[in-house]
Amino acid sequence: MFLVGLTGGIASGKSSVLQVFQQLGCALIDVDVIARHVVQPGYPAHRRIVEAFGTKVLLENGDIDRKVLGDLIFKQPDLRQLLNSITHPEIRKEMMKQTFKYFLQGRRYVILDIPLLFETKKLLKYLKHVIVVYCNRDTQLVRLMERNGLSLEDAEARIQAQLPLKDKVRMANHVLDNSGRWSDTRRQAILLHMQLEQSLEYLPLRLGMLVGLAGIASLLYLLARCLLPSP
Ligand SMILES: CC(C)(COP(=O)(O)OP(=O)(O)OC[C@H]1O[C@@H](n2cnc3c(N)ncnc32)[C@H](O)[C@@H]1O)[C@@H](O)C(=O)NCCC(=O)NCCS
Ligand SMILES: Nc1ncnc2c1ncn2[C@@H]1O[C@H](COP(=O)(O)OP(=O)(O)OP(=O)(O)O)[C@@H](O)[C@H]1O
Repeated sequence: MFLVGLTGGIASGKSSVLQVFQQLGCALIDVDVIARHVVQPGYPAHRRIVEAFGTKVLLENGDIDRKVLGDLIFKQPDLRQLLNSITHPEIRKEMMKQTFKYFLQGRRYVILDIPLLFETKKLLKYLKHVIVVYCNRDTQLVRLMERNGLSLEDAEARIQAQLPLKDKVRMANHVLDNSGRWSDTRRQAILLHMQLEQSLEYLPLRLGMLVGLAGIASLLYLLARCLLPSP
């Protein structure tokens, strides 16, 4: 199995592209979904967020008020850093669990949607390919304001909280340009899937595992022959 990172900028179209890969039957890990999961009441990250930010970031039912927390962290880099230090280790643990599950299922490749892949850099070394979903800045701004109902100032603060999308494009192996019509982006994603499907990069790990298992089985056989009395 090999791992493919999917990243981009806020509202550049990562989730929309991920849906295409899902329809094509790919194995997927969505870090935004995991990030929502690990901050639910009862989870360690939830307790630590309340300790760090106070009860003002809670809704009446005890859930995290994402609007309030977002307004805080997207405007204040030190608070963003604090939130990241609480949530990112929990997110990585869950990502590893899900990746292992797909490995056991014998998947050829897994796509991990990691919005802050280049900002944190921690997972880059495990990825064979990195896809960046790009769209030009004006389009990104309009889509973000429309989707989240944000003012121009708030939308710009969210974009500023990440590395410039143009820099991410330079670090990518594959770029999907989502500045135009959705049908164009969809076509690009399907072509890329075909390319990844045909890749034989999953073979070294699978062969390594087979050789390892054969080695363990031979050892056990030899041990059994030495330890058990012969008939
Ligand atoms: C700040 C929170 C509460 C805002 O929630 P909200 O529902 O408004 O946004 P959502 O979670 O859907 O994220 C939307 C996008 O915001 C961007 N984003 C989220 N967190 C961050 C961050 N810490 N720094 C920069 N960009 C971020 C990403 O592009 C993400 O795809 C939430 O994003 C959060 O808990 N963030 C910390 C966890 C994290 O780092 N998530 C990003 C994945 S690594
Ligand atoms: N080609 C397109 N044409 C028009 N609208 C689009 C296109 N691609 C995405 N959108 C819209 O833009 C918005 C952002 O897309 P999407 O949610 O996929 O981005 P994202 O990168 O996953 O965002 P986030 O970083 O916040 O998780 C959504 O409302 C989506 O419907």
